[in-house]
Amino acid sequence: MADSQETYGKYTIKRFASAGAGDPGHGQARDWVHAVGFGFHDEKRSDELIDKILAMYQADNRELTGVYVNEEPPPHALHPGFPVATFGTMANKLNIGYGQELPTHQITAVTVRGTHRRQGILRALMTTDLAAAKGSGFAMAALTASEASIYGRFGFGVATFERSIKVDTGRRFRINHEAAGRVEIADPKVLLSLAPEVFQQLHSRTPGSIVRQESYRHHISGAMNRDGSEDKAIRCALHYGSDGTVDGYVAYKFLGWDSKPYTVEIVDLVAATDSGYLELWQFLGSIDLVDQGSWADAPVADPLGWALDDARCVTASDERDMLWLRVLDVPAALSARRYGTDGRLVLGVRDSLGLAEGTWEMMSDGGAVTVREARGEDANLSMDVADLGSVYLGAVNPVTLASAGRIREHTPGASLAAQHLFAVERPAHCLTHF
Ligand SMILES: CC(=O)SCCNC(=O)CCNC(=O)[C@H](O)C(C)(C)COP(=O)(O)OP(=O)(O)OC[C@H]1O[C@@H](n2cnc3c(N)ncnc32)[C@H](O)[C@@H]1OP(=O)(O)O
Repeated sequence: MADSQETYGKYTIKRFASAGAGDPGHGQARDWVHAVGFGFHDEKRSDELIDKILAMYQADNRELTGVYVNEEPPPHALHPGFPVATFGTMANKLNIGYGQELPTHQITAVTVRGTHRRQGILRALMTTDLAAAKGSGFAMAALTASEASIYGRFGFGVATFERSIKVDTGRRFRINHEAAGRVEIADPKVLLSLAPEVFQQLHSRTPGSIVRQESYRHHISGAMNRDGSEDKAIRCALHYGSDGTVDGYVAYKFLGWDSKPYTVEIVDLVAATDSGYLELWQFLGSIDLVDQGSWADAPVADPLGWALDDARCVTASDERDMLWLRVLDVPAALSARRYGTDGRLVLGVRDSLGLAEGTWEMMSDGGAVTVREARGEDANLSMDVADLGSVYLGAVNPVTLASAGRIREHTPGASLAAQHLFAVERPAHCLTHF
């Protein structure tokens, strides 16, 4: 990636790669990370921690965009090398169902300093970036949102959900499952090398999953807390399949003797098999002196409740949007997918940014998929590109979006046909926050 810069009104927008200590551009990259922390109300980080973050960004191959004021700031204000806005990108593979993966342009670390907000900086960054991503061959962009009201206008739609659960692991907790493998405690540091391998196994079978960025293995292994220190509270259990290979793990923390009921909080739970998932929960339910497990990243379609004698051991709350998708190239995105059934649909797609606008015919026939522009033909369904992102992984029902007045059905039954087509083989779930 070559560094670039352009002028936007009274600002200069610069794009550059992460840079380590001693590399050219290190000061610029360090100020960028400070600015992101400022935007998300983090405590000021030490230079040592910033350098660790930059090293992880290098491993992710991130592109950093900073927006800088051209005029000299007033006395005592932050120096002009400190960006007033940040925008980060990287690329990873998204599982789009039936074993298919789509290289996806991920957008992260979006901040605009309060004193420069609502002057169109985000709009300028986003529109330029999405067009460039399409130009580089990406059919899909993705993000996770701090607020649900920001990104629909740029064509992003909610494609997966998550929820928080509390699980009563006391006397009522009994999972109807005969263990096929085994669970053993390990030093959490083994996750530094094991976690990406095990995650890859889960990723391969989970629609909606995005390959994780470098920071994950450091955080979940306890090697590096958000403040850079070692997290000594983390524990780890590994799941071994019947052939002895590690195919799951749980990283967890005991919340202390002041937490009532006594609780272990799941930091990360990754299981590449159905039985491994239930056996890791059997393990969590067997921890002595603990009455409850909590997990903030639980799937909405969770087999746990169905495997329990008493499904009311699980209390779910805060169901929320997780992965937002933005289709950049309709024929490329639709033809990359495999569909739940054979069929033909003509979709009219509106896109205020013009990237995906058009009428498109998609046809799935015995596993072969064809997509073509159908200019001038009548659409069976018309929708905004954000709604196409929502239905793409089968987690949002087009019938529901039609009821909400978002999708218009021109052929009776077309939204139900779309639901059957877009269905995937397992409920979509994304365990990667970025
Ligand atoms: C992917 C991620 O990183 S998610 C994290 C997003 N970042 C944050 O939440 C950090 C705190 N907030 C901020 O830094 C800023 O307020 C941002 C990034 C949300 C917005 O930046 P701004 O430069 O002020 O946005 P900009 O002026 O370009 O506005 C773009 C559009 O979004 C709208 N908008 C901006 N922020 C919000 C919001 N919080 N809620 C609803 N609409 C919003 C504007 O009204 C505008 O609409 P329009 O262009 O259709 O008229």
